[in-house]
Amino acid sequence: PVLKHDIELPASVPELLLEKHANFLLSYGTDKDEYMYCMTEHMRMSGMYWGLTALDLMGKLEQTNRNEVLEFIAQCQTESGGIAASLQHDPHILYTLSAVQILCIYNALDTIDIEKVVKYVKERQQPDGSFTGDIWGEVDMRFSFCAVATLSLLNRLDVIDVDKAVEFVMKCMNFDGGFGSKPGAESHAGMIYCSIGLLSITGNLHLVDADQLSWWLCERQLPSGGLNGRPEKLPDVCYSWWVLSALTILGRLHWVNKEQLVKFVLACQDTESGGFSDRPGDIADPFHTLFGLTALSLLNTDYPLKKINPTYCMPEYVIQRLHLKPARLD
Ligand SMILES: COc1ccc(S(=O)(=O)N2Cc3cc(C#N)ccc3N(Cc3cncn3C)C[C@H]2Cc2ccccc2)cc1
Ligand SMILES: [Zn+2]
Repeated sequence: PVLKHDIELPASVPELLLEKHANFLLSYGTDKDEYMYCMTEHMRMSGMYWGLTALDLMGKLEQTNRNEVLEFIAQCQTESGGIAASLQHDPHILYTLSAVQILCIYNALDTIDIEKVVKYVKERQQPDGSFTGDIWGEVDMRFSFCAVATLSLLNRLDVIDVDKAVEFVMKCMNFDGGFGSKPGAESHAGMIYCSIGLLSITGNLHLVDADQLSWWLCERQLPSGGLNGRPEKLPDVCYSWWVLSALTILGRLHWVNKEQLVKFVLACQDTESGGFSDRPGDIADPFHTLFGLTALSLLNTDYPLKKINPTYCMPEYVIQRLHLKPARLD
């Protein structure tokens, strides 16, 4: 049988339904006994980061309950200094980054004990330069990005061995120019974003072959206009982020077909509930809603969206307010 690796786009796609997306995010998971509220508890801090960043891009941050969010984050910081996804959960570097990102967007870093966060992240680094996600010891190159992004947002990169961190990331580079989660692991667009993001923050973009890597990234675009994360996979709107942000940092965003990709992204909107799903016709969620909007922001469409910073996946004005200048190739 012929394997289907792409989808058919509908003949016409809706315009950007900004108000519907804002309402979708503002009401998502508010009903405490609603199914999604319970199912997403294990990643609540990240879910809040996805929703708040998307709302800020749409200029709706003032419609959120800032004090309630800050109170929740303060309560999620644990004795270790690390921050958990939800109350009574264990701390993890993924949610520590999400919490710090939210606090930077709200300009409220004094909500938590910064010194203890810095100590928690520093303790994650291993002798080979890699990072564990929490005290249970799982190593993944995603956690290297989380550690470096978190510490750079706090202006405390001095506490880790940056050269060893970069050394580990480069061990994850494959012959196809891509990056995997560990040395020898298959190239994946999400891991390429994490490695290029870390190299952008630490000023080491000269270590990658920008042309070969950008070529692999552009190969992700399918006839439907959508992008997938690996060869032979279906397109998915969240890969728009992993691929476009890396291409932007590498200075080769113009290598993708912008018109076709914009059409694919608009087709992923749920015209009933609001929000974006991974592919046309699936259920919308905050994760894909953020990445649908960041794609339109990176692609310089005429829609009224704030600029997204490709390295931190945070609004550009926030990165400028922190006086951060992540490197990118021109
Ligand atoms: C299908 O139900 C799920 C499955 C997994 C997860 S997860 O492990 O927490 N996570 C985050 C995530 C959040 C949402 C939302 N809201 C939806 C999906 C999704 N995926 C799964 C996914 C995305 N594209 C296709 N797939 C199958 C990525 C995953 C891993 C990830 C975490 C952090 C940052 C980047 C990636 C959550 C829900
Ligand atoms: Zn996805």
